[in-house]
Amino acid sequence: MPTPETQSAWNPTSWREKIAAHQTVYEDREAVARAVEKLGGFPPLVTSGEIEHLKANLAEAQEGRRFVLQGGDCAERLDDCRPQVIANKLKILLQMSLVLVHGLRQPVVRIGRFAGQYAKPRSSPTETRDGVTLPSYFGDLVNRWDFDEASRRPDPHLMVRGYQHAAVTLNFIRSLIDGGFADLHHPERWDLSFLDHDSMDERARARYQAMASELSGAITFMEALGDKTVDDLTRVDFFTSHEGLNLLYESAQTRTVPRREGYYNLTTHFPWIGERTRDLNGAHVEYFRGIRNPVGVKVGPKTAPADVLALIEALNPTDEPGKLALIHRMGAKDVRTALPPLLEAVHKSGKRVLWLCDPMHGNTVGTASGIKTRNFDDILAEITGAFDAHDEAGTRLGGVHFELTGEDVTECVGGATDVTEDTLHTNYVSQCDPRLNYHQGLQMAFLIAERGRGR
Ligand SMILES: O=C[C@H](O)[C@H](O)COP(=O)(O)O
Ligand SMILES: C=C(OP(=O)(O)O)C(=O)O
Ligand SMILES: [Mn+2]
Repeated sequence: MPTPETQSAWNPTSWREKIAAHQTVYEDREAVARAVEKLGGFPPLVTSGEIEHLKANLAEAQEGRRFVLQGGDCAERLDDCRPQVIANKLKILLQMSLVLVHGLRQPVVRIGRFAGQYAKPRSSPTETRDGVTLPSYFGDLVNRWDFDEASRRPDPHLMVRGYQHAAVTLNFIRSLIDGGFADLHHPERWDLSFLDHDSMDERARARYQAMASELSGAITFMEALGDKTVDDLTRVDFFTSHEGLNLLYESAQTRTVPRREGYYNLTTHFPWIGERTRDLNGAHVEYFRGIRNPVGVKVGPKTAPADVLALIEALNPTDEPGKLALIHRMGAKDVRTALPPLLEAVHKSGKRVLWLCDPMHGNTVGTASGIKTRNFDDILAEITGAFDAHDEAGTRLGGVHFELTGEDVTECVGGATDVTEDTLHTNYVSQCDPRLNYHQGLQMAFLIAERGRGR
């Protein structure tokens, strides 16, 4: 656990004194210094006011008065900084959130995994194809996907390009939201064609259709009454998040702001620490403990209760509401055994945390032909297991965290549109982990809404 002396020595670059896992080794140190200087000089992507607003929303989610939906690509691509791709991603998240609003009867906090989700920790530092070994792909913030030496060489200028693309992405999201993106409020205009798929069970189809038309009717009714609740429930506050992996990038935009205390990471509202970099004595925890943003930490099935308590102490020593989210990602197989001890320990400690479930990262499997995929049923089973574990522990599942896209990709198997191992190759686009496609995302929202109803 950090000692009081190390606690007081924090500054935006004090992480440099610690061991930083999964950091890029660049050849050209001067180019790194130039990139970091450039990043530090840019205007921020988000404001401290928005960050505090999110923190207040997360505090309400912690108390059971909101539900969090966080989602987006595993690895966002610079090439996907295109209007249709961004609009589709926003659309699926907003549609899912409305299904959840309706099913759970509470406001949903929407957080995109985008406008900066460009850096990836990898299991192996290298990749070998046809006897050629090159550095792995570490996300567009670090190197490029193409399998040749020049593309895979880490390029510090990609940090600057990442930031610029994040700015363009966010700018477009802000204008879509300001402009109303009105169709979202009208489920009768959504693409619910997955309901007509042969594999869809007749009774489920009827339930979802009923839910969608109820939702549509409720919104129309409230709109007609000029009811303010409709604004509250459907008003689109939108927040961004990414894994705060590349500490050069994160700390370059970490600043004080006028009339507020402390430092803010102004590249995103809600950065999180990954499962691979949450070492208590490592550079990531050191960096994260000093910023005022709400922060997340992923916790996997091997996490000991004592580690979680120490992370809480390090990252939120004052027990500030809305400050810390623990994002459990246990896997469907382990969630019912690995999660309860953590829930019990934290519950007993009386500390405030927001519990989120990432049902993706514990459920990645390789097919016989070596493709990474995830099964829709495993993803759902992890969420159901998490709801049950929280109910039993007397804690609250405050939200969910997905890797998803608004495109019709074939990366995860299962769901009503029935992607199978044999059809995975049809439109497998992800450069890292497999994402739910549009239909799988929407169907998942209906299922969560049903499970969470009447909690
Ligand atoms: O997104 C999470 C990790 O970066 C990803 O699961 C690692 O994938 P890999 O095992 O293919 O490196
Ligand atoms: C790297 C990720 O997850 P985790 O840290 O949980 O493995 C991720 O969210 O893409
Ligand atoms: Mn991932």
